[in-house]
Amino acid sequence: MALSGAVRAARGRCARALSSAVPPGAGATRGAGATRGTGDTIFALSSAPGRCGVAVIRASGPGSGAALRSLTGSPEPPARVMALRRIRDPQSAESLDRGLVVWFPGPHSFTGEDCAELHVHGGPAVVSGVLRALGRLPGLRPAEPGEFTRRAFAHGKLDLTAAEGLRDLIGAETEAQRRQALRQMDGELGRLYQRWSHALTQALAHLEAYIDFSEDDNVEEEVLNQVRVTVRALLHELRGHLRDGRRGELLRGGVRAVIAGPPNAGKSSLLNLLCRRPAAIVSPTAGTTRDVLEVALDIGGYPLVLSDTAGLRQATDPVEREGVARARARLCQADLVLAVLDATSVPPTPVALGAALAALEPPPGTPCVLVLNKADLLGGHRASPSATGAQGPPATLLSCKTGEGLEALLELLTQQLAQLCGDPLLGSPSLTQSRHSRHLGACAAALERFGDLGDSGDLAVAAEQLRVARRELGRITGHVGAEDVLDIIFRDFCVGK
Ligand SMILES: Nc1nc2c(ncn2[C@@H]2O[C@H](COP(=O)(O)OP(=O)(O)OP(=O)(O)O)[C@@H](O)[C@H]2O)c(=O)[nH]1
Ligand SMILES: [K+]
Ligand SMILES: [Mg+2]
Repeated sequence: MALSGAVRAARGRCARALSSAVPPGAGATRGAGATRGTGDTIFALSSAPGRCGVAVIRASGPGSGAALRSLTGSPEPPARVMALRRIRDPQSAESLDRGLVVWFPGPHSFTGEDCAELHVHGGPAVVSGVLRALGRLPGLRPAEPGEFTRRAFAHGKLDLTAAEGLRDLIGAETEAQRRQALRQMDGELGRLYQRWSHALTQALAHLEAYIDFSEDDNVEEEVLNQVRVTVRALLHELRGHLRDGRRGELLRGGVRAVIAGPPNAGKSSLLNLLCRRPAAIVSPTAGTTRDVLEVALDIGGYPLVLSDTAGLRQATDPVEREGVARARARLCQADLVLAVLDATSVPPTPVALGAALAALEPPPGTPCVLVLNKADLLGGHRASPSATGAQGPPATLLSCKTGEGLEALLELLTQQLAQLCGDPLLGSPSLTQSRHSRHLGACAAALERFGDLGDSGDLAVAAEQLRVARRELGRITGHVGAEDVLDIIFRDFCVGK
C-alpha cells in the first residue's frame, strides 16, 4: 500500500524531465504544413529554475538554426542528434559553457517549427548567460507561458484536449493522475470526440442531401432513418460519457474526503496518522478542532484532499459553534466521508451504528467509510467490520494510538477511490475538465432537440441542431472558434512549455 504523505509540497515543475522522450505530435488534426515557423523566434529555460545538474534551454521559430550557429560557432548538428559543443557569447566570443545541443528542423519538432535545444550545466550564471546571449540575437525574444505548446497547437501537432493532457501531465502528482494525463496527451480523448464529430458530419451530409434531393425521389426515406439511428446512438454514448460520475475530474483535481464525527472520536488523530505528521492539534479536550484543516495525500496512487473538521455537537461556545458550522459546510462538499466514531461509545450493532452515523447527517448519496476508532480500548469486545450490516457503509476498526487496523483502512480507502476515479487505463477515456462537460452538455441538448422534432419536424431546423452539436464538439478539440479559450488553457502552462 503506497501512502507517500503530503504530495503537494512545493516542487520544481518543468516542461520536461531530462529522461523523458520528445513530446509526441499526437492528435495532429489541423492542416499542418511543413514550416520553418513564421514571426518571432522564442526561447526559454524549459527545465525547472534553480540550481540543477543540467538545464535545458529551448528555442522555436525561424531564427533557431541561426541562434544555434552563433552560440556554437559551428553549423547545426545533424537533425535530432545530440552533439557536444562549446557554447559562447556571440558578441564577446567568451565561452559560457560546454554542453549538448540538439537541432530539430521543422516540421518534425514539438512545435512544428525549427527548434533548438541547449543542454547546459544548471548553474544560475550559466543559464542567465546563455539566455542573455540568446536575447541579444535579432528576432529572438523570451517565450510567454505555454507559448511552445500553443505553437504546437497552431501547427496541428496536438489538439486542445492533448494540450490539456500535457498540462495535466506536468501537474500530475500521483500515478493514477499521470496515467490519465498521458492517455489524454496521447490524443485518446481527442480521437473519441473526433469520431463523434465525424459521425455528426456524416449524418448532417445525409440529411442535407435528403432535404435537397428528396423531391426528385433520388434519395430514399431510409437515409432519414439512418440519420436518426446515428444521432440516437451518439446521444446514448455521449450521455454515458457525461454520466461518468465525474471520475476524470475527481482524479485530476483530487477526491475531497472529509473526516467527520462527534468530538473526541479521534478525527484529528486520524488525519495525523494518514499524513504521518502532527498536522492537527490532538488533545483530550472535546472541541479542540475549530478550523477546517486540509492535507493532500496520495493513497494507492489516487489523489486525496483530506479535511479534518470540528466535532459535530450542539456547541454553546460561539467559536466552537462557528467551527461546527464550517464542519457542516465542508461535509456538504465531500466526495467521500470518513465518519469517525469512538468504538467504545457505540454498541457494534447495525442499528446503533446506523443511528450514530445518521446523527452526523452526511450528505445523501455521498460514499462513506465508517472508522471505529480507539480499538485498543475494546479489549475482547471487538465489533466485526461488517457491524453496520449489508446495507450500511463499509466499516473498519482502527486504533490511531497503536496503528492497528491502518492497513485495512488504507485498503478500504483505495477501493473507494478506485470506484470514484475509475481505472484511468480501462474503458473509454474519462471526461477530465468542466470545460469539456459544458460543451458536451450543449452538444447533447442539441441532439435531444433534434430527436424531439420527430418525423414531422422541420428538417432545416433539425439540420441546424446537428450543426450546433458539431460546433460544440469542435470547441472541445479546438477545431472550431476556440480562440477565447486558448488564452485560458495556455496561461496555466509554465514558461518553457
Ligand atoms: N486510546 C486511544 N486514544 C485515542 C485514539 N485516537 C485518539 N485518541 C485520543 O482521543 C483524544 C481525542 O483525540 P482527537 O484526535 O483530538 O479527537 P478529535 O475527534 O479530533 O477531537 P475534536 O477535535 O475535539 O472534535 C486524544 O486524547 C487522543 O489522544 C486511539 O486510537 N486510542
Ligand atoms: K479533542
Ligand atoms: Mg480534532
